[in-house]
Amino acid sequence: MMMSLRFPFLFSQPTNLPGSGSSSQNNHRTTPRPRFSATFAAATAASIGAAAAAGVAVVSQNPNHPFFQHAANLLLPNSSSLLWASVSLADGSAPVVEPKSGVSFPAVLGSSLTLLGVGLRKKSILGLKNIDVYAFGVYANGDDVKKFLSEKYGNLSAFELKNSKDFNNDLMEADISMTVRLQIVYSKLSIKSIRSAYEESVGSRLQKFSGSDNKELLQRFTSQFKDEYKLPRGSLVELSKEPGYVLKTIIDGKEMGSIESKLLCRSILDLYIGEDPFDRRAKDDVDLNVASLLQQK
Ligand SMILES: CCCCCCCCCCCC(=O)O
Repeated sequence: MMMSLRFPFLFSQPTNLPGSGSSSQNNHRTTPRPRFSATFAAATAASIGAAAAAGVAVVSQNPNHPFFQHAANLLLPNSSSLLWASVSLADGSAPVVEPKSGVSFPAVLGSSLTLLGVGLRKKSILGLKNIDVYAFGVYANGDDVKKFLSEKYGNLSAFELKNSKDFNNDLMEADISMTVRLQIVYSKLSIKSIRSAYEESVGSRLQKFSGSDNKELLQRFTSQFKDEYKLPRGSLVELSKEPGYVLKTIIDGKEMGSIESKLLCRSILDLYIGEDPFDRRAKDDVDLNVASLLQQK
């Protein structure tokens, strides 16, 4: 069954937009985005949940619209506890721009992966300055999300899901096809630095989930980033979790290798949508959009 691409997804907006948000990349949209108040954001998030549950598209972003007020009062009596800062509607088929880098992500990858959140990977250099390394988009197969999570979570509201400890873990542990697409932003990135950064980031997750360093598995993963490849600004890396917990690495459309490991898949996803993610907004958007998917009947 194909999912409707017209369903409105939610993407966080920056509280402080950078200058133009543009980049030299092709294929991106830099539509100026409004800034929203926390109350509006809460109301918007609540209304999306209600709208999704009712199977209707949200067409207004007016915070004074009675629908928002009503939905907010009904669903979020204590809206200050809502963690999602601010959201806007994304048309189900339009690309979404990561606001700080200006990098654009297609709403759908291949024929079945839906964009659920975008973010930015930063890294501090010698504790002195932060560089923007790459922008990323997190995609999942909507049918898989429903197949694996509907029974347990289908009847919960978005707000209840956000507060459920199991939900995020189950999302990462189930055999759901997911892809993290990275687009390089930093122009002086070497393959060697990618390898050593993944040794640190993926290495810490392998340790966290298995209690051992899994050196051999880590090395199998990082060795796919071979010295001869170049990753100039604009390069695309896809880390794709395929059925049966197979992690496929693709650089600029070329497959580098596949590794079957539930632990590795879990560790990679944890970087982007786990407890301590690279970009909290991206993770929150993914949770929110998965919740919306689950509320679609
Ligand atoms: C001055 C060199 C800076 C190098 C930063 C490399 C960061 C690469 C990050 C790739 C892996 C990861 O996201 O953990």
